[in-house]
Amino acid sequence: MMPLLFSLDDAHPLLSPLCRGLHADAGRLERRRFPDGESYLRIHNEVTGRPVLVLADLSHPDDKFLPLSFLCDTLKEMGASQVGLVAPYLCYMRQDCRFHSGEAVTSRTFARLLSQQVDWLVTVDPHLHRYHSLDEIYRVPSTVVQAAPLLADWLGERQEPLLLVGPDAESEQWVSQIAARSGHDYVVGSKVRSGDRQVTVQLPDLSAWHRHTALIIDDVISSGQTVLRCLQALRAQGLNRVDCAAIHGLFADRIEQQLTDNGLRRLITTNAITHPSNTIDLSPLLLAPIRKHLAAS
Ligand SMILES: O=P(O)(O)OC[C@H]1O[C@@H](O)[C@H](O)[C@@H]1O
Repeated sequence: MMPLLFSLDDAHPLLSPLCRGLHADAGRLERRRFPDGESYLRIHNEVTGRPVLVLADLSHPDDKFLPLSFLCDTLKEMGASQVGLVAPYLCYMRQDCRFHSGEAVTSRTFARLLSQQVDWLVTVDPHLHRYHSLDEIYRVPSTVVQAAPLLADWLGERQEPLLLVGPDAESEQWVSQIAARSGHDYVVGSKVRSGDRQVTVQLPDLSAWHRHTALIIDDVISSGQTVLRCLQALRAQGLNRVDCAAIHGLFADRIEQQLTDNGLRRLITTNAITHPSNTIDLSPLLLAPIRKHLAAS
């Protein structure tokens, strides 16, 4: 039976390519808010016995999680044969530890809550730092898609000598993969974060690459401070041609103009989260794992 694909965001750039690639019908969803702010949601499709996919942008998740839960729960109540979640950006992965007593380890709690709503999960480069696999916290089958090959192929089209720069030790997993596939050199800096927006980045001596264009690579741009400090550190060493590629662009603080003012030439993101910088389409990577889960459930 053809799958149905729902999204809480009709404008998500992955919606059409996934529908086309999976031969899925787009689900018809009616949504509004009651005057008191509660959600009204109505599904206008017959879902009994049908496999259903939900595409969810989980950036800024606190307002989105409840409607998503209502949708998934209703689909199951109405008899969908399976409800799979495609969340290109998986939120609540960065608080992966109780750094101070009493802190909520929100990655674990969120994983428990989401695991109750869906039968499987496909996501792209979740922030696996202290966790090695989503299976440590998620209780449903999941597939992690890596965007590195797409980023590396995109880099392969560029002629100029590039130095790939990971701002911190966590970024090495992405930058090293992209460097190996694209053949460019890479370095990794060291970052100290003393607050949500207080970040310092130190880079090794880059004099061997002073003629190169630097490309900062990171998994997620949230406040943008990591990229900003890395950009400033590069320019302080005389590397004046600096671009940045990130998998997930949250841009929580709308820092784009500040990055440009500090000399960033080009900003590139995948279409996991809608943003004018979206350059790399993730849909070719998502189709195979989605088909695999659809067939297995
Ligand atoms: O500095 P902002 O943009 O706030 O946060 C993003 C950074 O924080 C890390 O967890 C990410 O891997 C990335 O390096």
